[in-house]
Amino acid sequence: MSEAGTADPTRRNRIHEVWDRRILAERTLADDQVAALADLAGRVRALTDAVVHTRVPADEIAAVSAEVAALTDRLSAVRGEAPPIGSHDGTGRALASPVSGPLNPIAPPVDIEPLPGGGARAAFTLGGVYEGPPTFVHGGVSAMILDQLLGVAAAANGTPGMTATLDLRYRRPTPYGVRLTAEARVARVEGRKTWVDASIAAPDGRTTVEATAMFVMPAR
Ligand SMILES: CCCCCCCCCC(=O)SCCNC(=O)CCNC(=O)[C@H](O)C(C)(C)COP(=O)(O)OP(=O)(O)OC[C@H]1O[C@@H](n2cnc3c(N)ncnc32)[C@H](O)[C@@H]1OP(=O)(O)O
Repeated sequence: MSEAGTADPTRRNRIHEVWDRRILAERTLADDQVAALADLAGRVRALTDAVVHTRVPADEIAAVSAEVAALTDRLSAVRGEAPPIGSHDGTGRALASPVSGPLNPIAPPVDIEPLPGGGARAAFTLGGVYEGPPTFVHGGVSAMILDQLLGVAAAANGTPGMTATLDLRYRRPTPYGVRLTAEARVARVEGRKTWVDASIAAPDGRTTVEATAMFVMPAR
């Protein structure tokens, strides 16, 4: 494509529209694929949990490992260039989000509900797969969940953006294997910047982690 060919902004916009449609088409799955992959992702989550907790002998681990390699080959027979995109159920939950994506086996997944007027809440239970200090959730996992929750709240406020800053205050260790709750609320908006506060609470209602993030809507 020549420089002269893209100098015309109308033509450039048309080229981008064609590319956007191609990328979207390549990353969009059929409904039956989404349902089947959600089921598969759940089973892979269970497999991951079994991997970190198993105590079977080494030869049995090796046999399972060979079977998993064969399954990976079968799935890789037809590969997309990137993960699928799109909203799963209208809640802003991206299909392959590493935090809330039902199709992503590394996502817990956390079910995040956007709240009108710039908020979001979530309830979730993390397993031993997410252990950091013994019997407690890894701090980076809490940060990841809060980043997503804060981002959904900013989007629910009509002021989405990229995370520019994320401040965390770890007040108490976060337990796993129990139901945790989290909430986020937009604190203020200035131009392209949105500040959001959030926290995670243990079942006794006590806050374990607090976070504040600033989201910036990119200039471009
Ligand atoms: C429903 C969907 C929900 C989805 C939820 C998703 C949640 C997950 C979100 C993420 O994980 S995002 C990935 C992690 N973040 C990034 O990778 C961001 C990388 N940085 C950038 O892309 C850009 O630096 C950024 C968009 C943040 C800003 O670029 P711009 O070129 O638009 O900003 P610019 O430099 O014009 O600055 C605008 C203002 O913001 C300020 N600013 C920008 N970046 C900042 C920063 N990092 N810290 C503090 N201030 C910052 C900057 O000083 C300035 O302030 P003033 O207007 O007062 O002068």
